[in-house]
Amino acid sequence: MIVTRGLTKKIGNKQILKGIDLEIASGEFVTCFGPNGAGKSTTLKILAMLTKPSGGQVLIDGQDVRENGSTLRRKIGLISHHSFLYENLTAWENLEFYGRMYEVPNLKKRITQLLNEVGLSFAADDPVHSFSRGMQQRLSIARALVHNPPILLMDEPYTGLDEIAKGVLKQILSQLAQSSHTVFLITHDFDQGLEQSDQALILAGGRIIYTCNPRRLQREEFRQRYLEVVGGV
Ligand SMILES: Nc1ncnc2c1ncn2[C@@H]1O[C@H](COP(=O)(O)OP(=O)(O)OP(=O)(O)O)[C@@H](O)[C@H]1O
Repeated sequence: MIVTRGLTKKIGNKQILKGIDLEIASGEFVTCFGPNGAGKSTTLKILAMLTKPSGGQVLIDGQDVRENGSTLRRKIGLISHHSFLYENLTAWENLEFYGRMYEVPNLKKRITQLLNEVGLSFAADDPVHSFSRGMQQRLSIARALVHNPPILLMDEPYTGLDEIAKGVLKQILSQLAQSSHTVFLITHDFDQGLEQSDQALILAGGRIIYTCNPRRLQREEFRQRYLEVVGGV
């Protein structure tokens, strides 16, 4: 579903990504770990088509992102550090805006269901600028899911969420994983990241330096491997 070959990114004189080869099958849940500044968010921004690669190839659902950006964007739901919410619109209006953009059928029903799922029904008619950070993050999750995209790209989605909301997101992710959505998750949290994933990557210094199937590895073993490989970069 997601393939990168020799993906590079240079900003100014700095070589951020140094040749990323990634293969994520349809329905696979992949978690990406790595130290600060490793290039994780840059990789995700390229997959989300928010920034262009300097070299290499990115295929989503078999199509090159350089040629099919507008079609491919519809297949992606993105949760990142940027909320992509309109501050002066209410929660409902934000979801309505994105839902209309993606021509979501039965939109009213979908918005009601999503606001309910993320626990924001009570604030449906409140403007986003009055929301706490965690409420904005809850709404960002609903926004990313409004068009039921087959691919979810998430950059530290648990940030700012309270314990209840973390549980809600975990539940949503496990439903998505079971309903054959493809997920690429960036996190620093081993417990959250390893629990649901089929493949775990460690990215450091602009390269993937380790991959494993976390189901075959104990949490503590992974932590040890992380310290070994990241310490060596
Ligand atoms: N717009 C930019 N201009 C210059 N340098 C940038 C830009 N965006 C990212 N970088 C640099 O690229 C490197 C990788 O950044 P990136 O945000 O991808 O790291 P990350 O692995 O997501 O880190 P973190 O875990 O801290 O979020 C960093 O050294 C960063 O300073």
